Amino acid sequence: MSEKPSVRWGIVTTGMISSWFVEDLVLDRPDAPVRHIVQSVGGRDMQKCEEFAKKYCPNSTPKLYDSYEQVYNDPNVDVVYIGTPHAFHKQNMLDAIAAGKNILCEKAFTINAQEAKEVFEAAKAKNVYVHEASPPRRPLVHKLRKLIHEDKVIGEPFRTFADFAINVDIESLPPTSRYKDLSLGAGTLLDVGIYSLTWAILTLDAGSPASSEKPLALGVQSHQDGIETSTSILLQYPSTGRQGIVTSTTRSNGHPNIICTIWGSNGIIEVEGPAASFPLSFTVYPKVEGDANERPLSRGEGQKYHFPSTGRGFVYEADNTALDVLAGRKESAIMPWSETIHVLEIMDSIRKQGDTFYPGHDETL
Ligand SMILES: NC(=O)C1=CN([C@@H]2O[C@H](COP(=O)(O)OP(=O)(O)OC[C@H]3O[C@@H](n4cnc5c(N)ncnc54)[C@H](OP(=O)(O)O)[C@@H]3O)[C@@H](O)[C@H]2O)C=CC1
Ligand SMILES: O=C1OC[C@@H](O)[C@H](O)[C@H]1O
Repeated sequence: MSEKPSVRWGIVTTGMISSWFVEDLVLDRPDAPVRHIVQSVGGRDMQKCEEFAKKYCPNSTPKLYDSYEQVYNDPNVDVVYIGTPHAFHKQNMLDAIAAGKNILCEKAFTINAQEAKEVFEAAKAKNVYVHEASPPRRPLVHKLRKLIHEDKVIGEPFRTFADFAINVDIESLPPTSRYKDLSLGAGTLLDVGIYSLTWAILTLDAGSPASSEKPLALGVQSHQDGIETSTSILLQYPSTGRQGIVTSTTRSNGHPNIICTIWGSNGIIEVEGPAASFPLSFTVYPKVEGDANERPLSRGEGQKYHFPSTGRGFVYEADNTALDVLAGRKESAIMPWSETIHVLEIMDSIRKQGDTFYPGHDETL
């Protein structure tokens, strides 16, 4: 039996998302297309790195560094995974690119589209791979999009509601929390609204991500102590008239199981899961005919499609990145550079309307 190709990861930060990502990376998956090796872990504090390695990759012995730069410069690292707060992504990526490293960077890729363009220009000049981790873009999404856009199982889709609402007690958090500190990129749109927006794009725009259409985007945002804590967006696609209602908040948890609902001329689809970042199934319901004034309307029998997650689902972006890098590709087909810019441009426009600015980043917005 031939040995699987392997990819060696350098993990930047010992924070929460890095721990989730690494736990998935080291899962024992006989069917995985590649062997993922946690080659090194870098953080600001060596003790945290030691604890991280012991807890999340107990069966391997990554090299531990008390700076991110040492990960970028480790000659045995093939891909750097970046899990810092949003405001640092641009500089972290520029540093990794300067060292010639391929990158998988957490969402939101950068604070604004201009920063993303600078990163992609640098990546192009150094001929390295860069991919924004966009967790919902997993096998469930590929099937959902086929059913909506190719098989037309709900007829002509005409609107999507998508919400990501989490309860964060911002007042009780320390001022250094990434949910509270503007200089770290705090705000719901970049953190969780990006998922709601992604669900709307995926379900309304058949051309996405290869040739996404720019929607009209109207937005309002509300703030608490200078931090944006609720965003509501209306989207309209000029070529089809399709509409999206896209919301996010840190003021309360949202629906316990419904991530988004897509209405079509011939039916409805509900995407289900505990969070917009964690879809697990969807159900296709036929259109219920009947008198508009007749209540209650019955739902009709739905057909459910299950997509049990492997780990927390980060294996998909890890595998895709590894396969892309091994094949010498510089962009991901699932999340091409143009799509990262497209999503950020919509968010830039909403933040301008909603008066959310990040000093040190948004001066040219
Ligand atoms: N894909 C997904 O499902 C999720 C993605 N995310 C994304 O991951 C990124 C990080 O989020 P999360 O892991 O929750 O954040 P955490 O606060 O848990 O971790 C961020 C890490 O960044 C490092 N860091 C460097 N400078 C600072 C600083 N000034 N203040 C705080 N931390 C700093 C720290 O690591 P160290 O001390 O080791 O240097 C810290 O642990 C964000 O982009 C977020 O949007 C978050 C949750 C889920
Ligand atoms: O990406 C995310 O998903 C889960 C949320 O709790 C978190 O704030 C966000 O960064």
